[in-house]
Amino acid sequence: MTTISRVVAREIIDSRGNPTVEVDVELKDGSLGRAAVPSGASTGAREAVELRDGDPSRFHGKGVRRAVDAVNETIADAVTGLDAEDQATVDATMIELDGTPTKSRLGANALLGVSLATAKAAAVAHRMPLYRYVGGVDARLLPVPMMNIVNGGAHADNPLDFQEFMIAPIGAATFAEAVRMGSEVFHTLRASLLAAGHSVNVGDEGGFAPDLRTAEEALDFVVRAIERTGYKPGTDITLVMDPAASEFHEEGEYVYAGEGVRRSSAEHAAYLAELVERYPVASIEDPMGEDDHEGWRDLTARLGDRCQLTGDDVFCTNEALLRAGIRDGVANSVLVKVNQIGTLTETLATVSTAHRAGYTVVMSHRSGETEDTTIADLAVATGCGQIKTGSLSRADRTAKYNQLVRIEEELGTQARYAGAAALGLRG
Ligand SMILES: C=C(OP(=O)(O)O)C(=O)O
Ligand SMILES: [Mg+2]
Repeated sequence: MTTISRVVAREIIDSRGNPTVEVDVELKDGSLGRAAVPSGASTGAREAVELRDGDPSRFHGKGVRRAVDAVNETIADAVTGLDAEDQATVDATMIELDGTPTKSRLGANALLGVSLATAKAAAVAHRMPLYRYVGGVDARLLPVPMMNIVNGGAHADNPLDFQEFMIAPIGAATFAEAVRMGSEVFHTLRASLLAAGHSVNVGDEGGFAPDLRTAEEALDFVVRAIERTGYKPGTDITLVMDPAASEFHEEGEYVYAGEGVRRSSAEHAAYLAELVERYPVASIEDPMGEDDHEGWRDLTARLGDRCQLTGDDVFCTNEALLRAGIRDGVANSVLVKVNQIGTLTETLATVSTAHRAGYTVVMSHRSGETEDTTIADLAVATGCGQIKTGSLSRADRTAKYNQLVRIEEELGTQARYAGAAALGLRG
């Protein structure tokens, strides 16, 4: 019944207007699974390869016809006839067919589309929501949303060196309440920025991209917006940052171009520690560059008991890289982006490895997204308790929040909101 009978890929458009892959997987019983593939801008060097048609140095705006062809002409034949319920075999078949360590022949974008669409088709065949099919009977934990309300770095054209300033409503009673709290703060922040003469244009992930120069200026605006909305910073709503430090880690130094200063690895770490002292920052993602292992280890030893330190570029959702990090005392949390690794099976393996080691897990979007909401379901399926999926102002981001609102409603009295404990904080 759950035998794969048809696989079709097409080129669609993502939230930045760039081409991306969408895949339909159809089963013998007529069940249809459809998945669209996201795309990053501040990508980790060790991510699985996103296949683009043209010159890779100019890849945004380039087509994904080669990846679409890889699905339609190569992968489709290999997975047709397999059982969609046997996700591990479907994914292993594609990995073997590709035959490279980074999925560079067929493209991680090709593999991921098929992998996720397969799981979605199997869920439809079982008349189950995706979170239940993947997560089983215990899939009922709604994640704390990390909402990106100020954009900088590679996601905006303003001088802010850090890429993301987020709010996480840890004190909400439900996910729906968390979304409402976040949107209230978002609107207060908009009014405060306007009143201060700033632009309220938004960046790639829908957060405001004002002409601010330092992290302190951004954090001050966010803290004041939380207070003015009537919430307590640190208790009701905590702060989260993604400096995306690999982007400005150059030849051993952290080059803050917007602020106009350079910091050594130790100075950069001391600066982050100072921000954690001065502001209610409960989590920092990519505080250090992906190649600054010593810096990562030192910062984890220094701040790891007080602050969630989440590895994005440094782990690339790759189980082997994560294992090495766990061994070396790098980070205490991992960001999970399905397209960094390219299959659902490998994504779930990374989540399990993290959980077994006591690392927290944050399910994440990419800066280039579509209306696909798979990661919302995966956040519940894995019980990871945290999701970062942008601001409250773009349909590609709100689609995920709205899907989680629906899941919470569907779960009814079974639903639990992850709250402060998800970030390793006491509630
Ligand atoms: C979501 C992020 O951005 P991108 O998708 O550009 O890597 C990130 O760095 O966490
Ligand atoms: Mg990141």
